[in-house]
Amino acid sequence: MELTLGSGVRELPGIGEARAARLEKLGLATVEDLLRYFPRDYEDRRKHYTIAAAPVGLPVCVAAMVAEPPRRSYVRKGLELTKVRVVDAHGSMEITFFNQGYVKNALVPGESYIFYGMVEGLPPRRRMTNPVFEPEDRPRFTGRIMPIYPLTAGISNNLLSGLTLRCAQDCAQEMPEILPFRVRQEHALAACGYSYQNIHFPVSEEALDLARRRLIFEELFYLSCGLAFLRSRREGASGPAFQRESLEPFFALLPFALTQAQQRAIREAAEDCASGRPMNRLVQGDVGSGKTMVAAACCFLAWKSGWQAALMAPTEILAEQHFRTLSGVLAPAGLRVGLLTGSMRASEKKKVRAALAAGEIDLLVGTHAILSAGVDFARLGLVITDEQHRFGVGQRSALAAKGGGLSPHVLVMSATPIPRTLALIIYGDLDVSVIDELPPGRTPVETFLVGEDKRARMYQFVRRQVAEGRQVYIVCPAVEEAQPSPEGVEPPPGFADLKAVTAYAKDLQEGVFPDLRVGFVHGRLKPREKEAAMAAFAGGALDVLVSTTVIEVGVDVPNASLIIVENADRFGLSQLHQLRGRVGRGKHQSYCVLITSNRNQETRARLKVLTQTTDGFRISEEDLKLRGPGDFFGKRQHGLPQMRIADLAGDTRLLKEAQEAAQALLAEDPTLDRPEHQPLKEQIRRLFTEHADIFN
Ligand SMILES: Nc1ncnc2c1ncn2[C@@H]1O[C@H](COP(=O)(O)OP(=O)(O)OP(=O)(O)O)[C@@H](O)[C@H]1O
Repeated sequence: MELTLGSGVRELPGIGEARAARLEKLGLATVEDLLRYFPRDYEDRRKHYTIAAAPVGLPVCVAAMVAEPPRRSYVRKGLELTKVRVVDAHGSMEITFFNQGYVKNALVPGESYIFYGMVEGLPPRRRMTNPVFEPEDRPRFTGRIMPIYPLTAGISNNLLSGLTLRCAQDCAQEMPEILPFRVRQEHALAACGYSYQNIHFPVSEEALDLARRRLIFEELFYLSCGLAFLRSRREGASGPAFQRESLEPFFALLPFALTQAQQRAIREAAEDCASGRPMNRLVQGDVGSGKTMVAAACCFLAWKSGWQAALMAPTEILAEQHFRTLSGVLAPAGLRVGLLTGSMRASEKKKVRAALAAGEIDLLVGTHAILSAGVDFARLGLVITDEQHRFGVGQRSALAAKGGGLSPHVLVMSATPIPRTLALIIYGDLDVSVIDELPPGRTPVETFLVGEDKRARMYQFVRRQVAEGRQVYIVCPAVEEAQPSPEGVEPPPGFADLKAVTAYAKDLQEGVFPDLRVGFVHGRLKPREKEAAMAAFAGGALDVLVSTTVIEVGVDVPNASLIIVENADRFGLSQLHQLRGRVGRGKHQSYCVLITSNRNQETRARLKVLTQTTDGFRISEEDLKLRGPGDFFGKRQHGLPQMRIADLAGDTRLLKEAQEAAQALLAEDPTLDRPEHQPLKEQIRRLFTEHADIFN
């Protein structure tokens, strides 16, 4: 049957219902999906040797004839061997297959095959184990550069390569060429069909390079064009124009002098707010760098110009904390600060809402529910949020409705410091301010990586800190002892050892620290219980707080001087850095102990980075190198299209080139309305699905 790009995978040979369902799991429903499913790596299977000449220890292809019927033997339950002797003009070789019984019938004596594998032993005792093989006269998977795909259970690389080979042969040339001819020419990019052919089955290394370059460029080019549209649309919108106020009265409210970096970020935001266009700015700073004060300054400016401000925190705990901090700083100037959280009594909420609508609250702090229906602002001019809750375009119009038609200024606070170049892309439609300086007088947190053998000493250390009047966090990765794993999913090794918060807190209180005050908090507690525990800790009524990562972002208890992270290997570096940032926020020397029983060299090397630096930007760069940017932001990447082949952190040169190309093209055809640019415009619309009105 003739295949087209739209053909379903069921039309491919060997694909029944079961396999189709598995392919579906990889997002592969059609021929086009398969062509867009890129290999994660390649294996060079081009080198052919005779049995005698094959080098030892390198994977190579050897053409040989099966000399005798394969012999199958059962060694024990679960272990079965199939052995076969093969020969060529120069020698012979014994091949062993483990648990591949089908081989006995697949290899026919007297027939020649190509075996791809590692040759061991010297002539005349040459051996090979578990090679890939296929008939010599019909080679498909040997004698070429083979793609290696990301797989799922029940889908082998051979199966998938068989499918992509067929699709590439039949349909690669049909892939639509969307890149404008001029762009391809100016940037020396390979044609579309050629690239899809060679990304799967490259005829040479050079061909693979050309294909990769084009496909990566293409992806980054669409991204750049889309971002440019988002930006230009914002530049056309109007926002509340704040007056250009002196900030001196604000500075006078503070018990400390702001750092240069804080002042710079405030100036940048103030400039945006006075511009008449809606601000959309990201403030990123390392843990403890004092981002909250930038938020406070903006609220002050809004108030001075007669606008209301709203600050949304990711959790109730943080909302309460911000409420305390911000009213502490701003109330003395006359600003009326209100708090609205889900766990407040209905009557209290009603009062706050009424005051807000009457314009009697200048700054409302709460969780993101404060922007829900039923909460009406008299004159909303500024919204401060965190990166997880930043707004999509749709929500922006809801915001504008609350702002009386004008799009309020938006300030986004990020707790994850990432390299600026990357931030500009990932948060593409935001301007970025970086706070790259810590308030003076902070001593870096001393960090240790220890094994289980140091547990007793670590507990002694906890006692010493508490004896000195300090407080201690102990962070564990999971809530319940051993959760039943979801169907068919293997629990990760050592799962049962994961320190579970509730049980662990109880053990600590009863067995280890009967004389200390131990509390716990985790995400499954009721908000009221969570707050009670946090408030007890913040108020000094607890010595030790056992917790999950609910304390990760933003919690500020300056008296805490030690944080212990159990099963530290389960956390990403940036996350550990965030956790560590919960201590070292006051004047006391602080410590972070990462404990793990994992002896894997790589894991330990990764964790070691934390003992060597306290620079969040450096740590996030390491994290990026190790885990790629996808992990950072979850799968969503804030509504930006998912990258299939480009690596935002690694392909920076091509990214720059693609950005320049996008700028040049948009300078000529700013709305992409020329007929030859229609496919491009369509493509951008498809990729930026979450920004439905990208071209409005
Ligand atoms: N310029 C400054 N001088 C001295 N202390 C400061 C300064 N700016 C902020 N602080 C204090 O430093 C602590 C951390 O500030 P803040 O909570 O704003 O940090 P943050 O950047 O939000 O960090 P995190 O992301 O870790 O929550 C607070 O106790 C705050 O009062």
